[in-house]
Formats: sequence, structure tokens, C-alpha cells
Amino acid sequence: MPDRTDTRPPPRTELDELRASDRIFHALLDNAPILISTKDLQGNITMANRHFEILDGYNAATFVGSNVFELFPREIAEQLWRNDRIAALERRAIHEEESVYHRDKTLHTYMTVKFPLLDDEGQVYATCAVSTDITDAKAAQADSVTDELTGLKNRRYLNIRFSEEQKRARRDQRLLTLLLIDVDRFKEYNDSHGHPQGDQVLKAVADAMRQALSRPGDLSFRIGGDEFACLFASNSADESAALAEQIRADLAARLIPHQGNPPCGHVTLSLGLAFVAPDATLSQQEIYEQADQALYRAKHQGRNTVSR
Ligand SMILES: Nc1nc2c(ncn2[C@@H]2O[C@H](COP(=O)(O)OP(=O)(O)OP(=O)(O)O)[C@@H](O)[C@H]2O)c(=O)[nH]1
Repeated sequence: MPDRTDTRPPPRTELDELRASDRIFHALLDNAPILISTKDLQGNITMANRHFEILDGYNAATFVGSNVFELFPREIAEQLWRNDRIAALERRAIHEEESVYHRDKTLHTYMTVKFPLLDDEGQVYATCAVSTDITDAKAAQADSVTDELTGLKNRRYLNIRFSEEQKRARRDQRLLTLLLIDVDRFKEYNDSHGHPQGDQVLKAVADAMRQALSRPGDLSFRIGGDEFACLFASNSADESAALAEQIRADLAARLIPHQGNPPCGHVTLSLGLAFVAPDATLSQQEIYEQADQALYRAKHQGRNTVSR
């Protein structure tokens, strides 16, 4: 006979505990603003949370059970599937950026972590993917290192990249070059042509830099008002100087009138080069000072010159 005087709730059974944790698990899946899915080892989706509704072409009736190769264009499916395979075969978590279209046709970048799911025997039977939308964060990061006027990277980004580029050049046994560029008598140009026209000159400088330094790995910056910098690897000082000369000649050939810049009367640049040999250890400050001294010499040699 049950004791009717005992008003305490009945003890929770293992099944009660399981149901409670299942409810929490499903609430999490349904409300998390991230993509969570699992795939079997053939690439068939076995579970996908509600947030998948945000994806272009998503169909709730067919998504679970479909294969990645049926759901996505071939090259996207191959990339997605490759990461699942690596996670399963190497039994480790893979972190990758992936791009997918949302229902509103905007392209979004996700940071995805994929990891293997193990059964009771410790065998991998599926992979799980958890993807977070990082589109806004990436845009904000890009804005914080980009010069608004010219679209070049800013000084902050030069500081971030310098040691990384130094390591890369050393590994490739190449010469790291820092090139500093300054518009000649730009104050006078602004004074006689106005600030908005001056801005057009700065954009033209950025354009000349982009024309000359278009190889992957070449980096161009606007580091101050009329000061620009390039950071790139080359095989010799002469090769670097030839690129600097190309920028100087390009801008001079645009013949932008500037009466206050004798003797030529058009906008010109002064450029200073400094190099770090693969076996040298120079700090960013030291190489910057060397390039700045070379720029100073270019100014004193009559401007419109490359100096090293
Ligand atoms: N139009 C424009 N001018 C800027 C901007 N930022 C800085 N400047 C101007 O750039 C000029 C830089 O001049 P200075 O550094 O004094 O040198 P300079 O006249 O170029 O003379 P040298 O370098 O000796 O040839 C200043 O007049 C600044 O006001 C900008 O974003 N747009």
C-alpha cells in the first residue's frame, strides 16, 4: 500500500532524467542561432537544427536524409565533405571557414568546427558540424584595418603583418622589402587645388601602387596623410627598386598638374627602400628607420626619385 501521508514528489527515475535532458537538448537545438548538423559516413544528413531554415534552398521535408552532393553545388559539396572525411579519418576537430547563401541571396561566411561522433566501441559512426556566422565580424575586422579613402590597408595592418611577412621571407630565402612613399609638396597641392582634389591624388597613388604590386603576397598601405608603404618579398634589391621605380614613373606619367612642385610642375613621388636579408634580424622599428632615411635622401636629391 502506498503511504498516503507522504506528500513528497515521487523520486525521479532514470527515464525522467533522460527526458529532461532530451528536452533541454532539443530546446538548445531549436533556439541556437547557429547551424548544427550531423552526417553519416556516406555524407547523408542525419540531423539538422531549425537554424538551417535560414539557408537558400533549404527544404524541411527533404533536408534530413539527403546527401551533401544532392544539396549543394559540386565544388561546395566537395569542400564540405572533405572536411567531414578528415574529421572522421583523423579523429579530430577541423576548423574551417565556409561560405553559403542565405534565403535572402546574401553570401555569408561561417566558421565551422567539425568533429567525429564515436559509438560505445569508440568507432566513428558520424560527424557533427557546428557553424557560426562570422560575416559581420569579418567585415568589422576588415574595416578596422582598411583606409577608407584609398581602400588600401592602414598602418595598424602593417604592424600586424610585419613579423609574419618577415618569417615568410626568411623561410622562402627571399629579401623582405619595405618601401615608403611620400607625395612631393602635397601641402602646396592641397593649398592650391583644395582638399577634395588632394584626395583624388591620394587615390591615384594607391592606384599606381596596385598596378605595380599585384602579385599574391604583395601588401600596400596608406600609413598617414600623404604617406604610403609597401611590404613585399623579392629576389634582389634591384628587383625591389625596379618595382618602386615603376610606381614613381606611373604616377609621374599621369601628368597631374602641380605648379608648386618645380621643376616638372606635376604631381610626383619620393620613395625610400629598405631591405631585410633572410639571415638578418632587424626589428620593424629598425627597418622602418632605414626606409625613412632613404626617403629623406630622395627628398633631398630633388624629389621624384627612388632612393635606397
Ligand atoms: N587631401 C588630403 N590631404 C591630406 C590628407 N591627410 C593629410 N593631408 C595633407 O597632406 C599634407 C602633407 O604635407 P607635409 O607632410 O607637410 O609634406 P609635403 O607638403 O608633402 O612636403 P614634402 O613631403 O617635403 O614634399 C598636409 O598638408 C596634410 O594636411 C587627406 O586625407 N587628404
